Amino acid sequence: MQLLSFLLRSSRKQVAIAIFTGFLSGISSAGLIALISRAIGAKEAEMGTVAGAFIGLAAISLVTSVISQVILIRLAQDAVFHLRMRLGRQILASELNHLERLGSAPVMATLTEDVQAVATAVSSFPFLCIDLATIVGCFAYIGWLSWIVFLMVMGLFIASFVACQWILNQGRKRLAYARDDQDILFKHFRAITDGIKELKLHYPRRQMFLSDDLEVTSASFRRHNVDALVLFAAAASFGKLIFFFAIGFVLFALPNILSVPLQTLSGYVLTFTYLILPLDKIVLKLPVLGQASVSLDKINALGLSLKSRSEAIAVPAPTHPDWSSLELRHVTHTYYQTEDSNFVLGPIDLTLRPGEIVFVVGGNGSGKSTLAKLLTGLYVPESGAIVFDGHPISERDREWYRQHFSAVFADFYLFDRLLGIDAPNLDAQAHSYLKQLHLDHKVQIVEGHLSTTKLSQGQRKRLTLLTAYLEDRPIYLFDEWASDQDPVFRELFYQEFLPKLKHQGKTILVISHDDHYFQSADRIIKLDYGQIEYDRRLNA
Ligand SMILES: Nc1ncnc2c1ncn2[C@@H]1O[C@H](COP(=O)(O)OP(=O)(O)OP(=O)(O)O)[C@@H](O)[C@H]1O
Repeated sequence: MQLLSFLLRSSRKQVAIAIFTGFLSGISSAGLIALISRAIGAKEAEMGTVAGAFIGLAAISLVTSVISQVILIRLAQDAVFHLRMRLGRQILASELNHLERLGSAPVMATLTEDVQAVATAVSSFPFLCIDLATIVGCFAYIGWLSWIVFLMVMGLFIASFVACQWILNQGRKRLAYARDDQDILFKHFRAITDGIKELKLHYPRRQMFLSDDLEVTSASFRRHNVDALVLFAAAASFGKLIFFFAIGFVLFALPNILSVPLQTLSGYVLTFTYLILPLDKIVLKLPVLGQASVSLDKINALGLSLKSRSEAIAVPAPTHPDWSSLELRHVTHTYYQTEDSNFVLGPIDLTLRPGEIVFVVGGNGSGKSTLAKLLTGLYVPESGAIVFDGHPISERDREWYRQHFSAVFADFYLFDRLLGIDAPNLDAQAHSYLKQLHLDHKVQIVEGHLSTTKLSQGQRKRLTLLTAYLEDRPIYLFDEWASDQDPVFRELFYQEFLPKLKHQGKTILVISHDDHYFQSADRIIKLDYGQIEYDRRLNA
């Protein structure tokens, strides 16, 4: 049902057409059974008409089945495409703080496993529809032969369906537990890929990780999956048992209760025998459908969670390159963990002006990066306000405000192409910066694509500087940029690049532990336990 409403969201009209044609196909197939049954006892004179009807029904069944399947195949793939895009957009629109709290493992698990589970189920949906329609058609034929038999058989099927539903729900519960294990598994997989060096270097750590983490979660995942599949198999066997009971009942008991002509009896048996195939196919799909339903729950839960902390996204208006002041007024931010370990930054009051180099310094964990995320508009202030050129930044213009910054964070990500940079002669400009950054012998840029990003950490960081230059924004932020540069480049960064940017009228915020270069700053803001210890001007 969930899968159907998921498809209905794509296009109600097309789903209606597909289901209608699908049912037409199924009913035609059932009609073929009725004709075969009729042909068995038909007189020779009737055979021509029966053969004509057979050809007509076969053609209808085939054509409607093809139409239904083509529509549903397209719809199903469209729905999965839109699901992927919607999730991507929702994640990008959600507040950074919220995403950090969710963690990357559950988000990755949903983007990969859940979307794939839905895609698999949705691909089988067209065939499922035809099978269901065939079953409905066969029941209609049974009803046409005798409504008493129809009611008896229906009663039997409804009773077994209710019983099966209980078993299926139990199976679905186990699948949901397995899906929860999968979130933890994804966290372990991240530990394998990101912590491969640490795991390889330390045998006891690796063994402990394998036995205590990966094995325990994998075993739990296996147990829940086995339980679920066994329950699905039990439901399927129970369903088949009822089905065979129905055939037996019609064949052996019915003639004793009602007087049934032999031809009608053979019609029942033929119909039931024909029903085995679609029923079998549906039963085989039950675990896939159960999985998809659990995955859709996860996708919806993630979607709701993302939506609850979604930012207003609109095409940002042109930026203010000639800004004159940026103020933080009593701005605070809290990382909520446990009561004792909550970290509170602020209240912070400070004003930035164009063309100044501001160093933000302080010990580890004093709140420098948090302040940077607040200043750049990545975190929404818990209280207080950011006032840009006298205009308080609200929800509506946060996206616009962010476009004034070019930032290189300590945990930066390097794209392998110059995304979203629309400069004239981009390649030539990029090449000239590559030369200044002493990277022209390592990297080429052709049509905005970097020839490689497989470089040393320091070199990769230099490439982020190239992107920052090309972005040409009014305010720059470098979070411990120079920490992994060699002494020559460190000198170049503080003594040449920063003054050059300042000369262009840029404001530069530098988070730094390099006290050796503090004299390059116009102003130093020192943080201590989330508070400004001092905000001092130099070179005045
Ligand atoms: N995503 C997060 N969730 C919860 N707490 C966090 C998060 N990021 C940082 N913190 C906590 O907030 C405090 C400030 O962290 P922040 O990264 O701003 O410090 P920092 O001054 O930049 O440190 P460093 O010099 O080590 O980079 C720390 O106590 C840290 O544990």
